[in-house]
Amino acid sequence: MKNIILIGMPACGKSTIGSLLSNEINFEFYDADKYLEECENREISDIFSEDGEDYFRELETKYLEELSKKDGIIISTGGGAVKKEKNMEIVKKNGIVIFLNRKLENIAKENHEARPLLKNLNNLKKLYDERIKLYHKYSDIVVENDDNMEVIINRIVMALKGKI
Ligand SMILES: Nc1ncnc2c1ncn2[C@@H]1O[C@H](COP(=O)(O)OP(=O)(O)OP(=O)(O)O)[C@@H](O)[C@H]1O
Ligand SMILES: O=C(O)C1=C[C@@H](O)[C@@H](O)[C@H](O)C1
Ligand SMILES: [Mg+2]
Repeated sequence: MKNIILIGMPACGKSTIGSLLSNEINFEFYDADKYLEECENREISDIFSEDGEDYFRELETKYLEELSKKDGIIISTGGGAVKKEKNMEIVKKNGIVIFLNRKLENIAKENHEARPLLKNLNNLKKLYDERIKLYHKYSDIVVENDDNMEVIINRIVMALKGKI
């Protein structure tokens, strides 16, 4: 069984959709950000402020590698996982990558208190411009997240038919 990897901007819906998809197709769900926080027993925002982004990125790669040893799971990645080619090589070895594309105006409406890189909302557009090419480059499937959750899960299930 292959893994299903969700990539996309912060607040594009990876964790929410990953969890709902897990109920639908009976694949175990791992949120890579939560997994990292549990393994390190620290919050990502503390890791960023105390040790910096580079150190966080090292941990992110370490735990993506660990999770990718499993199979038949859904992984929602951190929004910046596409920044390192190595992360994508790791997850793509036994995974199908789905880019959840959500409009910036909808992303901007969410509460971003727990997202260190979005403390300043001006950063959102900048992050999007930096990353949009990467999300497309590494995705096997693009799913527009522009409807209610039931519709989105159905879109994903249809897109995955015959691929896992
Ligand atoms: N199609 C949608 N309709 C309504 N709300 C949505 C939709 N997609 C996402 N959301 C909401 O957006 C918020 C952010 O979603 P979520 O936390 O799943 O994003 P994420 O991609 O995991 O973010 P992060 O990269 O920060 O972990 C949640 O409150 C979620 O319910
Ligand atoms: O967009 C990003 O670079 C990040 C997104 C979050 O999911 C976390 O992985 C972390 O806050 C970094
Ligand atoms: Mg999330």
